[in-house]
Amino acid sequence: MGKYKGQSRLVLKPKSTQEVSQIMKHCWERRIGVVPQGGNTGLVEGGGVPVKDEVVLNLGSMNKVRSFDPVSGALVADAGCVLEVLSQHIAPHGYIMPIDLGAKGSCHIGGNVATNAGGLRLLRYGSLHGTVLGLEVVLPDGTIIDQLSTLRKDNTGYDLKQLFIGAEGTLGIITGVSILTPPMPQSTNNLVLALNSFENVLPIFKKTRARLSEILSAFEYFDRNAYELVVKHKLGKPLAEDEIADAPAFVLVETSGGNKEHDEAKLQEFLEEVMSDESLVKTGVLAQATEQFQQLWALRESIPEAVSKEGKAYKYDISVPVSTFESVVAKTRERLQEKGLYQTPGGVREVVGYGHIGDGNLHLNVVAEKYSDEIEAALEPFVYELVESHRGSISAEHGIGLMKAHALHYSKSKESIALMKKIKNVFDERGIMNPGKVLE
Ligand SMILES: O=C(O)CC[C@@H](O)C(=O)O
Ligand SMILES: [Zn+2]
Repeated sequence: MGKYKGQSRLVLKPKSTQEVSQIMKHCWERRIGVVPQGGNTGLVEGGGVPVKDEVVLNLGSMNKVRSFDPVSGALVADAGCVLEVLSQHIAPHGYIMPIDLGAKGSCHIGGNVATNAGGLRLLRYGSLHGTVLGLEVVLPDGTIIDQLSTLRKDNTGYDLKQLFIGAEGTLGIITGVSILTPPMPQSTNNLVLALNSFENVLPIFKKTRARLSEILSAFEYFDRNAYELVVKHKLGKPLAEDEIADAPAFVLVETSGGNKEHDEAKLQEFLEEVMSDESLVKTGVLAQATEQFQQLWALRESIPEAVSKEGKAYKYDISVPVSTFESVVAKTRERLQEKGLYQTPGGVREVVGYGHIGDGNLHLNVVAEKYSDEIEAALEPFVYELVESHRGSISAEHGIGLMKAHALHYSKSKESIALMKKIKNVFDERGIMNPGKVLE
């Protein structure tokens, strides 16, 4: 996003957990701040940026698969393994990673876990809080906590690993991950529906769940503006213009099942059913081959790239009731209009909404020519208050980082934040782990 410029004189690339431990011990004794980094693809604003000349600890050289059990699907890997490399490693055994996201080609599994990244498969396989079986972690004082269990069941008191999932490197450094991988589906299909109105998203979602429940693997949403940006920046092949006409909203449905013929027939039947109701759907495209499957996904997956090509983005990654998705986008646009900042010189170019509707996660992106205090003041705390009014979350899947630490209270109570600070203190009373992130 180009919002934060880090400063650090030293980047260390340890090759083993022992080396991480020695580095941490050294830094602990001298009270030197440390910022852990994975693949540097994080969307946690400023989460991996050293701001006070901290040492950068990059896990990229710890990239070995430690073990894989082809019966249980339990994978144990160094934190610096690239997500896609892990997928390739387990594919010949008939397994896939339970997490998938646009940055798969460079993000690290350790970073995924540290940020509790959500992504495109969460609807089907659940969050990392469920799929991570164990972790190996180095605490700020250099102590190694080996909890690299591959057990499905383990009720032996506090589940410590959960604290590190999504802690954004503020409690320690994840050096190893044990994760449960699901069997690879035999057949994967997708379709995109162009809807007549946003109000139709919910009935379609309901219908999708009812008709395709056992094979549904993703239900994604994007609005017209997001679609237009992808087409404008030539990142996706446009749908037939005459048919989609002025469709204001789109959904992408993906299925992953065990029987190709059965799944295709189910999807075809579903498409015919929703298309027969003209008040619901303008048009639908069912992917006929792998190339088209990828083209349809590109319409959704390329949105963040299209947004960054369009200008500087204010990104809000929020959880709100699905029924309010469109009104949140519309109210944000109205707010900018009122302030004379919408589509005016130097102002905001577009407000777009997209996201993982199946998980209740909306990505609200406000794209401007450049970052300005005026735009920021119009958006904050406005957006956060809007989220709070729906009892939503100001960070659904990206995290808090540096940028949203001050806004934590919109989603967490005073008492919860106080408890979080106590926990931080138990692990890191010297405050050397990723200082300033998550908690102010
Ligand atoms: O850049 C964003 O706001 C969202 C990125 C990512 O979480 C996505 O769902 O595409
Ligand atoms: Zn997302």
